Amino acid sequence: MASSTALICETEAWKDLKGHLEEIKKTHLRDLLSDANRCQQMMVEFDGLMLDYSRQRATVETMDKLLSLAKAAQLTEKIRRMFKGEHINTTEDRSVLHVALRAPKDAVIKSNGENVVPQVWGVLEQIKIFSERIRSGSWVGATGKPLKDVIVVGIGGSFLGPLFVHTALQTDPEAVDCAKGRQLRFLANVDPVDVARNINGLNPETTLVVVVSKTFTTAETMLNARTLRDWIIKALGGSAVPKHMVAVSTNHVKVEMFGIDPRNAFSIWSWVGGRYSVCSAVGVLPLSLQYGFSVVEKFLKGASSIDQHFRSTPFEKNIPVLLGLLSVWNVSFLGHPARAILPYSQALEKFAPHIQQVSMESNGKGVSIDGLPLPFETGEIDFGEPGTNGQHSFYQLIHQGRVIPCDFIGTVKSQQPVHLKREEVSNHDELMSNFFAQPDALAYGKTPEELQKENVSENLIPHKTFSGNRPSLSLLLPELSAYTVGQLLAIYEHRVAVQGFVWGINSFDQWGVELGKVLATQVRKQLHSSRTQGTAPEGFNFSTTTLLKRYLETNPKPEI
Ligand SMILES: O=P(O)(O)OC[C@H]1O[C@H](O)[C@H](O)[C@@H](O)[C@@H]1O
Repeated sequence: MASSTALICETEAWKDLKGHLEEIKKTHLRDLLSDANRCQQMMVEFDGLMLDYSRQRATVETMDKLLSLAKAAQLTEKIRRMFKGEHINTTEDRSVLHVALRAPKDAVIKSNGENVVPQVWGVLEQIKIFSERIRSGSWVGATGKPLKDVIVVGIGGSFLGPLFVHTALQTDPEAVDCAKGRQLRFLANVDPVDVARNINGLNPETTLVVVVSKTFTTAETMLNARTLRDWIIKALGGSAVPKHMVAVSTNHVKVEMFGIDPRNAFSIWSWVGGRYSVCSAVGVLPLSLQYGFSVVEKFLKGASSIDQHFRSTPFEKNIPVLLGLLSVWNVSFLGHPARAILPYSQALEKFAPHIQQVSMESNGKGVSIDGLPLPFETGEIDFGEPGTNGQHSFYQLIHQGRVIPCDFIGTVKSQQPVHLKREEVSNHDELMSNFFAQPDALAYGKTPEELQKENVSENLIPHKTFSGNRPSLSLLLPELSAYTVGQLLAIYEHRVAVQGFVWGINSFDQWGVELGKVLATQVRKQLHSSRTQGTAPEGFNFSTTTLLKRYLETNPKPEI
């Protein structure tokens, strides 16, 4: 329902920035970077992290105007309302309290008048006890063997975050030590290929299946869960299911109906959005099974540290706020629709896919929180790959084609230092040389005059010219550990929220994913009736009917 609340683009602060844009367009990063005073003001340190945003196409004046925009958007008030548990997800009438998932035990965070922190810690305790039983071998499977392998079945927010954190910890020396002899796999896609890959080489006797679904209704997850249940029953009999399957969900009734012992159901709550759920049992249970609860606790502490910083630091030094405002600047004023997330860390290879969901499912909206059509676009296209791999793939476009603001993420120390004596630099130094060089290559570019001085032939000068003036920011972490992974996660979660708060949208619903699900249900019904009754596809347009006919004609009825 529309209300009379003004859209952010109607405020003086927004209009002022539009005017200021003309000034910024006249500048080049080459010149902006020569002002050490400006650059110094664009560096922020907190709890071991260092953010350098001096390569953004912004001046100190731009930052002042963005802070005025934050004021016009009532950002302080919106952040306060989130932490207070108010129902800021208005279309679903819910609080948004992922910050409660990593709050200290004595914190008080209320949803609907009730302090949720004791519930959170109750489930954390349950996970601690359960994961220790599994890891120590005191909990055994149906044939008396310890369960050393875990398959997590889940999709979207019940998959991407835990996979990102698992991938980041897999090579962390402390975590590696704790994971000896154990395997953690993720089954997300309903594609039978993903099922086959997941069970390949695993023995049901030593496997625990964790079904993760907030709703316990997601079609892909439930089908994959049934498939793995059959896999267990076929090998070990029906009575093995409660010993080999547990669940994470809000819906304990459905969990029990599925055949999972309700005592082995780990709760999440309606106030945790799927894509913000990695700090709930969704991530904490699988990660504790693999690495032990004490490692995962450090991850939660890292996230909590950023929550405190986000909640209490003045905006001019507040990392998620600055990042969010700069993203609004890049998208809505400079007109850059994409953002590249480029970790110079192979262990962060699943970070961009996770942030893709956090950001694109949150901020890809067409109306304001009050239901008014937006005359500007929100959200951005997030993508990324670890450096240096990406350099040999899509960086060409970023250097000489489209302008795509880049996030460079690096670590001072490597998880796995490799240094062969005969090499001049270690692998990590080599990696980080690129982390330091790329932002300057993007910012400065290379002029025709410089090329002439290098005696480049005239015909190649246009091809070898780099316009430069391409924005990026650098985030330097001391190391990649459970703690800093938690920090990184929370920084991006809050950055996305800041963007949504400023744009005036609801970043916490996802109605856009529903229509496709409804249409798939119609197709599913049609496939079923065609298979069982031989009916021809009907009720679809010419295109879909033709494709369905081809599929049915050439894909024989599967053996059940
Ligand atoms: O956890 P589940 O209820 O199974 O939901 C899994 C996912 O599916 C939905 O379609 C949403 O787009 C995601 O936000 C959600 O994380």
